[in-house]
Amino acid sequence: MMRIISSLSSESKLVDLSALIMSLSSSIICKIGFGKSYKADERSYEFSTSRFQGLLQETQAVLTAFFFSDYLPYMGWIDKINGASSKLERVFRQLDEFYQEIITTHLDSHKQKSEQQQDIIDVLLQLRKENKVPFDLTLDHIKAVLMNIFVAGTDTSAATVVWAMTELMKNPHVMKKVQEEVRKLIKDQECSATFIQEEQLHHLIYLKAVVKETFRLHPPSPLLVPRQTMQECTLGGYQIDQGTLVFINAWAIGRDPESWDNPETFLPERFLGSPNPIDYKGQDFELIPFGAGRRGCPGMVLGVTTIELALANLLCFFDWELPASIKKEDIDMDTLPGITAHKKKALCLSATNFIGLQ
Ligand code: HEM
Repeated sequence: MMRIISSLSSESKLVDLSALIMSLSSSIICKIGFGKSYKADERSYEFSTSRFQGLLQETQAVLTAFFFSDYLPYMGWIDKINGASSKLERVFRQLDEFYQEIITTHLDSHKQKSEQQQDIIDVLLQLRKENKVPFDLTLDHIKAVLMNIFVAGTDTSAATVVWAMTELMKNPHVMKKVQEEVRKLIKDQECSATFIQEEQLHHLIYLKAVVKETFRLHPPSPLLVPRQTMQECTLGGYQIDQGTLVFINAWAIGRDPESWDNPETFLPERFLGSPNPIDYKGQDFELIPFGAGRRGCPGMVLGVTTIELALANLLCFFDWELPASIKKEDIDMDTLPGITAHKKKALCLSATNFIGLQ
């Protein structure tokens, strides 16, 4: 990714950060999930994940589509007539074939892999073989785990990096401060032109505050994942029946003036200074981009590390500018409808090499 940006920068071409970051994120998930590394094509700067990305888009579309049977079960027959059910079944079949192919390839491969080389499918197949779980772990279970990881893990991180860069372009004083921090890290460690590594991220206190503030204003899953009540309860004076579908509005919680001063302002400093600043780990209910409790996000550490690493390196190695025709006040902040809140218009910026890449 960094080299592609560098070569676009030397040709004075705009960088489509939305596309580039999405490709990076799906490449990371593919590598972790089924051990495939996709190299970016330097010309088109697209990763060859097209089948995976196409399937993912279709899956997201059916997941967020309206089904009568979900809300008005007695009208579920309409889903059959308007084609919604058959589309759902087609996407399900395609995904099933996709996962089956990858699992079969893993089963057929007799290559010995070290622990470091193992991907998630290797680990799950090993658990299945050694009967290490207290139930019968079937291939369908493994496919369901893969499904969760791919749908939940791919574009949440990408959307956050794009929103963070968008807010930084709108708030140049924050951009300046965070760039000073990451560049000081490289300077202090006398390792210019090598990328910032995971082990160095704990030094980047202000960058971490920028990421938190981005989660507050732009939680990638604004309504988390729907829950169903297991028993009747009363909440805020309302009686809620057992089996009611509940949506939690993390987006509104992050902008609640009762919890946040100047809630609409992008102000990473709000997370600095106090001995116990609010965190997103599921203990402070004012900030819950990863949900909370038993069904909270298990990919939080991977997601945050991906975001921080991508941002730290983008900000360290390049200076960023808006295209000449756009002022910072005019940056489009609209969100695409869908399960993940992506920026509607792609973020296209011009990059200048600040430090040459080796
Ligand atoms: C910025 C990155 C991410 C955000 C903001 C995010 C957010 C969320 C949220 C809000 C939920 C629902 C939690 C709830 O309702 O309480 C969730 C669930 C989940 N996430 Fe993430 N996620 C991210 C990255 C990832 C990654 C990288 C993975 C895996 C590779 C992942 C895997 C999952 C899975 C498997 C679930 C379902 C858990 C369950 O149902 O028990 N997520 N995520």
